[in-house]
This record gives sequence, structure tokens and C-alpha cells, in this order.
Amino acid sequence: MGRLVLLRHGESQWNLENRFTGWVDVPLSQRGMQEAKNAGDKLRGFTFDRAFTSVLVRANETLRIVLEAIGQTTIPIEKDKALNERMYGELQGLNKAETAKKYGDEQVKIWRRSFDVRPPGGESLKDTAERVLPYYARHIKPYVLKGETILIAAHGNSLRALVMELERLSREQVLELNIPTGAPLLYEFDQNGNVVSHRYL
Ligand SMILES: O=C(O)[C@@H](CO)OP(=O)(O)O
Repeated sequence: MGRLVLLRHGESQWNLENRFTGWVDVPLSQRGMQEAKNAGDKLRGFTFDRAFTSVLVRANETLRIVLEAIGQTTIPIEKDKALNERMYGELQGLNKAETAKKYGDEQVKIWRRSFDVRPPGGESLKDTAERVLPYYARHIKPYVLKGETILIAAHGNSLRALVMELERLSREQVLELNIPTGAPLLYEFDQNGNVVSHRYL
């Protein structure tokens, strides 16, 4: 039975400062490093065959800390920009609360959580899914079908795109989907690649 653990990176410096981040390559905060260590504690007992991550340092560092915590630093790791956070365009660097004051809470929620509305100059969740899902299908799913145990360390919105697919969520459901930092989410699959269970560890 294949197993897949999805892990959003620990708190980043800009999560802490409440700024739109997207493709800006900000590091983990002190707390984010601790969250990654805690995620490692929750993953003791898992033996991963391989791991996948984005090319952004907050996800790479989270993965490194987890693999160190569980003593599995020598597994194959594939890094790809297909797993990067959604590109946030002109919002990158702005404070989320100030942006909500300027444009209204409803507009900011649409930019942050809707399926197909693009933030100015950025990617919608749909755009993000159009790079995450083909990458998943080609590079990750074949290993899940072989019965491997896989870890993906990525980002709030690249993982929302994947969760939407794995759980077959509607556009309405994905509007309310938030993925917390540093919380490993386990999916188990049958031989046909259907999800049989999912839960936060
Ligand atoms: O700023 C970002 O890039 C993301 C993740 O932190 O934010 P949001 O919660 O709006 O998806």
C-alpha cells in the first residue's frame, strides 16, 4: 500500500510578519525550525523511500530538518519548481492585514483562496494546479502505485492544489481549505491508487 505524507514548511519569516510571500525565497523563522523538528518527531516510525520538494529554501530546510530528525538523510530527493508556492504577483511583500484594509476582506479572501481568480500579476490556484498536478502524475504517483512511502515538503497553495485533487474537493470546498505549517498529512492508497484514508499525524 502506497503512502504519501504532505508537509507544508514550518513558519517562515514572512508568515511571521504576515506578508504575502509566493516565490520570494524567505527563510524559516526560529519557530518554523522548531515546527519542522516537531514534524520529524511525528514521523518517527516512517521509512521514506524518497522525498520531493520545491526549489524554495523554506521547504528545503523543513525537509532537511525532518530527515535529520528521523535519521534518513540519504534517501533520494528531487527538487522542482513545479512544487513552488503559488506566485503572488504584485502582492508579494505586502502585509496581508494592510492589503485587506485597502481592498476589503472579501477581495483578499478571493485572491488568497479562490480556485480561479488571479491576484494581480500572479497565479490562481488553478494555474498552480496546472503545474503541480502534471508533475505529481509523472514524477510522484508512479512510486505511490509501486507501494512506496513518499514525503513531499512544499507550500500552502501547491499542497492545496494536490489535496483538492486527492480528496476530489469542489471549488467551494477549496475556498475553505487551509493547510497549517509543519503538520504532516498522511494519505494511504490501495493498489489502484485510490485514496483509502487521510489524516493529520
Ligand atoms: O504568502 C503566501 O505565499 C501564502 C502562504 O504563506 O499565503 P496564503 O495564506 O495567502 O496562501
